[in-house]
Amino acid sequence: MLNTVVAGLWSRWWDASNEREKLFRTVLITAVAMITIFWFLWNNIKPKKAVAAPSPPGPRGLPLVGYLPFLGYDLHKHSPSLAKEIVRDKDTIFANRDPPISALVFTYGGNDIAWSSYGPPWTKMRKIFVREMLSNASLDASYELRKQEVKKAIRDVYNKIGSPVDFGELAYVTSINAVLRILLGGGTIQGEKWTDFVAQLRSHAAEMMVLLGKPNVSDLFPVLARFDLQEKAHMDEGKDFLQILLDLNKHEDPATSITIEQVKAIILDIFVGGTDTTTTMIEWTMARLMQHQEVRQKVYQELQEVVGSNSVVEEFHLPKLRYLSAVIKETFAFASCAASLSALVFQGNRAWDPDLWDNPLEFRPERFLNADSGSFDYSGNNFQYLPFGSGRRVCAGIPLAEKMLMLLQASLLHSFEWKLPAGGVLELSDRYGIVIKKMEPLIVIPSPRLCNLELY
Ligand code: HEM
Repeated sequence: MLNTVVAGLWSRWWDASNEREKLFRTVLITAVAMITIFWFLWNNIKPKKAVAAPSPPGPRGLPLVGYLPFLGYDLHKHSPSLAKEIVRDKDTIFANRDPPISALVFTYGGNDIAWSSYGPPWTKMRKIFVREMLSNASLDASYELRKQEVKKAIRDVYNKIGSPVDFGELAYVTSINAVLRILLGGGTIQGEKWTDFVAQLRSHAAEMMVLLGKPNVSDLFPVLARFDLQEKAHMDEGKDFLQILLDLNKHEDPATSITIEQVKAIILDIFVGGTDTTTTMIEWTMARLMQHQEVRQKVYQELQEVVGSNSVVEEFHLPKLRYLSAVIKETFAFASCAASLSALVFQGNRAWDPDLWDNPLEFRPERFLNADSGSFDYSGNNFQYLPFGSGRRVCAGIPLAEKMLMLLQASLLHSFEWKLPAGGVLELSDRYGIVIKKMEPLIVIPSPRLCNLELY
């Protein structure tokens, strides 16, 4: 189950399909071979210097590539114990970050929460984030704003009844609107300008997630970083959406203790880390529901019992929607969507763990309703189930993520029936990145479910 990204990256890189990558790989292998020979000769010819301090115990690595070729492919078989070692026993070591070049470029040199190393600036930013923005009190206070955005999404869908809807885009626009309203206390740009801005933001964020998960040869071979072989350092040019957000922030109360740098970094984490993950999960969950009609029927049945057809979904309903919550957990367990940045490990596909999961290929939310399923929460204490990471660097946005996931998913299901377009095939392949997205967007057609049209 738990897989090291390093091993995954290595094999993907090795299987490079395009001509440019193949040429690049050949050049690189030749260069590594030449440097290895040079290194060998150098070590045997040059006069010996003073004896260096002994290295920590471990196998001997090769020059430049170190232990990379020996990592093997079966690390995931040790996954829960390996995860425990990384995020619990050696937490303070792995709480540090060694950001890849792309992350450094995107985060102004690793100045955000997710990529900054374990130390006072990270502690301060994380505290501000969790205490000021995501405390129970502020989440309760911002509920009305979230609700309005979800209501707006329902109205938009109602105007598209019978037409194809890109479900991921719908979820993205809604969650970005909700997050921005939470951040800015209600005021947002309206109209076309806003629609354009959100579309740009989505494509930048998606690109960023792919780049963050992509192997950069300079990360594997730091000596090559100065040549910027994959030109990542230039990809940030012309990106000005953060500037727009900072302009919006100018009118905020200056009494806050958050500096402009911190505001910038935190906003980036929320936009890129928060909305993309949430949206991706909502889209995957809906895709699974489209795949399993019997599960979908059970969700509708629960919504009918808990919410009924004369009301809209409210946050107080959410703890009672246990089956829907189990569906989301099962979707996470089936294939987790987000990587943990601690040593770049992530919980991959459950099919890799036949020993840990009973019938891993079966989509069965009921497994999260059993008496012994209590430990499968999002806190990261059960090393078999880490969709939000674990330890000190566990996702800082869990309370908001949980609310948004449930509220939006429940509302869109409660208000509409969804079906695939005529002749449409449900595509479930994924696209690699630090967030594992659907390769093809999920296109579905809504029809109204509620009799009381005033609820739309
Ligand atoms: C479905 C939704 C989400 C998933 C699956 C998810 C998953 C993750 C994961 C796996 C990590 C890395 C943990 C590690 O390195 O061990 C993380 C970190 C983080 N997430 Fe989330 N996340 C989600 C939503 C959110 C939201 C809504 C926010 C903000 C409002 C957020 C903010 C953060 C931040 C700031 C970090 C960095 C924490 C640190 O390094 O101290 N996430 N998330």
